[in-house]
Amino acid sequence: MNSTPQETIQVTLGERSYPVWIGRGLLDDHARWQAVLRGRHALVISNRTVAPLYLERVSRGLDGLRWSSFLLEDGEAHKSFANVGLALEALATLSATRDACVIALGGGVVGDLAGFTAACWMRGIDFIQMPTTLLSMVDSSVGGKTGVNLAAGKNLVGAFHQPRAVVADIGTLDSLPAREYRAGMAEVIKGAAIGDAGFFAWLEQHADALAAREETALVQAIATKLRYKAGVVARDETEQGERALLNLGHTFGHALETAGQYTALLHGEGVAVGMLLAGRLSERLGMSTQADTLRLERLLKAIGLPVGVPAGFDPEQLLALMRLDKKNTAGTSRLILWRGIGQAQIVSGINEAEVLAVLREACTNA
Ligand SMILES: NC(=O)c1ccc[n+]([C@@H]2O[C@H](COP(=O)([O-])OP(=O)(O)OC[C@H]3O[C@@H](n4cnc5c(N)ncnc54)[C@H](O)[C@@H]3O)[C@@H](O)[C@H]2O)c1
Ligand SMILES: O=C(O)C(=O)C[C@@H](O)[C@H](O)[C@H](O)COP(=O)(O)O
Ligand SMILES: [Zn+2]
Repeated sequence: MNSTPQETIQVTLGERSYPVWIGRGLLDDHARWQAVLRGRHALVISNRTVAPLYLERVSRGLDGLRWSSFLLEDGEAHKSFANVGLALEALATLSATRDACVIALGGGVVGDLAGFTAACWMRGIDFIQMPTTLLSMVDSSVGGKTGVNLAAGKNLVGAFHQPRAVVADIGTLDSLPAREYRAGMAEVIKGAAIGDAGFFAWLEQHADALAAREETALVQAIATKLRYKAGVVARDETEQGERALLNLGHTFGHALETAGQYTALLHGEGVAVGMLLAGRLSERLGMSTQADTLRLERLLKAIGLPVGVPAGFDPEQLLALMRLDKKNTAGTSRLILWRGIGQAQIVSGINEAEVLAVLREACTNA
């Protein structure tokens, strides 16, 4: 009989180093994650979809603590400043002291907001990530980027605040809708597309197994992506340089998500389409070949991800949203492009007309 594979990945950041545990049943492995809790208070932040499924299992590990839960409505639109205020009020109601812990139980929306709440309370308390989507397991729970959206754009407010541990119970993926699972695969493919051509080829070979959620392949994909991300984060925690590469597809993708009012495209879907647009722009600028873009498109399609901008998007509006990207400075716009599979690159000072041309073509073909 095949046993479920387990993996531990260490994020190495000096005294802020932490483990990422990946395996089935980890929510119930209380002894493992209780060891991280230092104080007597805990606030579990989750949402109205995830809490009924998994909160009770987590709460059994909180016996003896003063704890409560704060539940968001479901959806990206609720990753808001207003909800951070309410979560902080929940900590106040709990009389949470500086050694309190926030537990983020859910996908990336919950994790980003909960992490930012933890960063704000008393100028920073512990938090544990318990990701329950594929996307949050392979990306958002690791690396310490926390924050919320404004009407003007995605993730415009936030802080770098690392979790104390990441508990990725892959059993929670059993209840994850297929579309959300596919969206998570976009961030796996992104890691390979940025910096690991061998992993990209492995993903091509295992696309069917991954689309079918075959567990051994899945754990290998999660762990490989996370090892890559952990390495980048360890070298450049606050995105002074190399870490910006992890934004491949995101300048286009965030603009698509925002313009679509967070309903047209999921984050991972925006990243999938955004990576292809970045590939096309790279081609236009003579940096890469069409063969590479087509290889990326084939892999995204094999997983069932969208590869085109949906109908109804306005290229000029997308360009305006892209100008507010956090990678830009007063004088320079920066985008992540590539020289081919596994060779992403930070590129500054791109002529806007070239970006607009790519957007116009994509919106015309919608
Ligand atoms: N901080 C980072 O480094 C980072 C990285 C990538 C993405 N993000 C952010 O993460 C967010 C996207 O995360 P996401 O894709 O997890 O979206 P999400 O948090 O909205 O979750 C997706 C959907 O799945 C539901 N869900 C979650 N777990 C479930 C489960 N086990 N069973 C059934 N349903 C479940 C949620 O309720 C939601 O409806 C975006 O806000 C994005 O900006 C952050
Ligand atoms: O960890 C990072 O660094 C990333 O860029 C990961 C991205 O997948 C993620 O979507 C992140 O939230 C984007 O951050 P932002 O700085 O572009 O808001
Ligand atoms: Zn992302």
